[in-house]
Amino acid sequence: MSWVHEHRFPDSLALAHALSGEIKVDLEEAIQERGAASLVVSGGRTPARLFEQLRGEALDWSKVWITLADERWVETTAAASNEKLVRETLLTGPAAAAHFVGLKNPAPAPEAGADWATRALTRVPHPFDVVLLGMGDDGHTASLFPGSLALGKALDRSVPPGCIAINSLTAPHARLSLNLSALLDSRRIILHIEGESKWQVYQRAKAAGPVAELPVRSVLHQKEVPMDVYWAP
Ligand SMILES: O=C1O[C@H](COP(=O)(O)O)[C@@H](O)[C@H](O)[C@H]1O
Repeated sequence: MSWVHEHRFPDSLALAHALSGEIKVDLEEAIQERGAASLVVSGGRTPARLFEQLRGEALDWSKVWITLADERWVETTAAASNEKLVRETLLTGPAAAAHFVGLKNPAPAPEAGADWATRALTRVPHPFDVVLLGMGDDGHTASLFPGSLALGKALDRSVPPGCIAINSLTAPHARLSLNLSALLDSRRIILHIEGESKWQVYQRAKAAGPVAELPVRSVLHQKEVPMDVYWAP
């Protein structure tokens, strides 16, 4: 997998500084070349420190569009909401001027919500300039979970880019996730992982094997979009 560039750091603060600077450069170039930039971010616990660094970068944030790779089907004020994390840790200070398109919406259920979110995503300039993904210890990325009934459809490249309703067999909450076609409708994908156990899962995912077992393989083993992996202990 020589097309995947690995970046290892001594700690998460060093990683946050380096990755924040890297994303800033990509967004800046996009604004210069196309007048606007787009950034897809993930939720969970890992990206908070990075977001706190990124929000202070000197950028014309009013030209940046931000959306989510996935969302839990909970109120956007709930502790589990990825939107809440992004609003509280990224969309403050200078970055508050960015345009944010959340995935959670007023639809009565996730399936209808996925259609709503797919329509909302069309407002975000694409191909996305940067897609920032996380990974769980079970090898899920975005909300593409091993064992999910909707995983086959989510990974099917004949399905147009969009959002899908998906459940995990192990993690709480119904989810919305960008499908693989949407994640790959991008100029660059960055996998941001921290901790020794995730490094071990990543090593397994780098080896050939079923994507359904470790869905992160769907982005690691593709050759359409340049891919970087950022890791700190
Ligand atoms: O549930 C999720 O998990 C992954 C990984 O989260 P982390 O807490 O282990 O960093 C995350 O990338 C995804 O956005 C989130 O919904």
